[in-house]
Parts: sequence; structure tokens; C-alpha cells
Amino acid sequence: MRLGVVTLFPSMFHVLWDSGVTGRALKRGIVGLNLWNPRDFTHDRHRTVDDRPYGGGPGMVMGVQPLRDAIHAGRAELGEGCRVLYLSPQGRRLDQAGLEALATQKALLFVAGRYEGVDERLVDVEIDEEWSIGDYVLSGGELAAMVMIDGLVRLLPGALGATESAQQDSFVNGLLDCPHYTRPEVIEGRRVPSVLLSGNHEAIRRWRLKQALGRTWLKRPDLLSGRILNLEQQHLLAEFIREYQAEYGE
Ligand SMILES: NC(=O)c1ccc(NCc2ccccc2)nc1
Repeated sequence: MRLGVVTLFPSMFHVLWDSGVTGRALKRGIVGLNLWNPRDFTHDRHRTVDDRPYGGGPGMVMGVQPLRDAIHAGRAELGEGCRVLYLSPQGRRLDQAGLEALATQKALLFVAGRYEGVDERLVDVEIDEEWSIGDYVLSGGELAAMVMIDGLVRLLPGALGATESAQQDSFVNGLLDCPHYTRPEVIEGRRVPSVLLSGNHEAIRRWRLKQALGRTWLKRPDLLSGRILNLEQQHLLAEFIREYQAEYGE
């Protein structure tokens, strides 16, 4: 998959090369990442990248010509089939299903807005999809783009080692993750659940599934309302609820 970002702060993206899953995927060529900075497409002495809003008011808008030229350069490099995504609070709310849909694309060009955003006519003409990573305002679209890139890369074949893919599975099947434990066996008098020390892999699998179902029921019942549970899952969740209510009443 080929990725591109149009951003006034390209140095922010260097962390993607430094760390873990994304760094390895980039080194292995599983994913490519190119950056285009509108400031490199300015022609005035001050390399101006912002402009005043029509209608007045506080704040500035991203200047049209440098941004448009940067987007065109990115599109030219990534190929005409690339989808141009704009990060903004007005966009479609990102979730795992959204990441999975985007991961099927051959090339994505993220446009990271700064200031008050981008001229609406550029959004209409240049942007294919608008995405939001949550209902809050950030100083720019860069961190939102990095969140999406991290989530996307993990879904590409070969990006995750055997160990990391376990974590992916837990949420991919739409449930919250089960609890995790490591040494020492006792912390502040709290022991590791004995099933995890039993070596009984089938019992451990069922315990982890039961915990994932139970925690989803407790913390995010909305994730359960939209899905069918198979017989084993129904049984394990019922068992969790029975034990929970015996323990905590209500
Ligand atoms: N919730 C998000 O995904 C998000 C994306 C960008 C952003 N800030 C940049 C910007 C501000 C206003 C208009 C367009 C872009 N803040 C939050």
C-alpha cells in the first residue's frame, strides 16, 4: 500500500519510521510513505501557506494555491487511483471497520489541515473522503493522520509479528480485549487467575473469550448489541453475568 501525507509539519511523521510495527513495515516495503509540504509549493518570498478568511473573523485558512499544488503532486506520485482523505472533526468517525475498508485501497493521500481548515471549494474538488478520529478539535490533522496510518499498517499482510496479531484479533472480532498478566505471580497480594497457570490451553482460550465478552458487556454493551454470538459465546457470557451478579448484586 502506498501512503502520502500533505502536511506543513512533515517532521512529525518521522516517528512512524522510528518505531515498531510501522517502522518495520516501512523498512520491509509493505507500505510506502511520502510527504508533501505546501510550503515547498509557495512562490512568494515569505513562503506564505495561510490566507485570510473571506467574511473576516479570527484565525486563518490554509492558502489555496500551495495546498492545491501539493495535493496534485501527491496524486501524481501515488497514481490517479489514490483516494484523497481529509482529516477533520466533520469527517466520518473512524472505527476498526473503517480501517479495514481503507486497508483495501492501493493508495491513500492524507491531507492534514492546519489553522481553521481548508477552503470548502478545495474540499469539494480535491477531497474524496473526510474522516475524523473523534469528536474533538486538534491543532492540526497530522496526529489524526498518524493514528489512521498506524491502525491501517497493522492490517496489512505481513505487518504484524505472530505475537502482535493476538492483540489485533481481540478487537477485530468486535470485542474488547481480555485481561493480560505477566510476572510476578503476586502483586500487592493479588494473584494471577489460576487458569492461566494451568497449562490447559483449551480452558485458557475459553477463559479469555469469557473475559473479553464479559468486559465488553460491562464497558461497551453497544458493541454487543450489533452482533450475533455463537452458542459458546452466549454460554460464556451468561456464565460471566451470573458470576458478576452473584459477586456485585444488581
Ligand atoms: N477529530 C479529528 O479527526 C480532527 C482532525 C483535524 C483537526 N484539526 C485540524 C482541522 C481543524 C478544523 C478543520 C479541519 C482540520 N482536529 C481534529
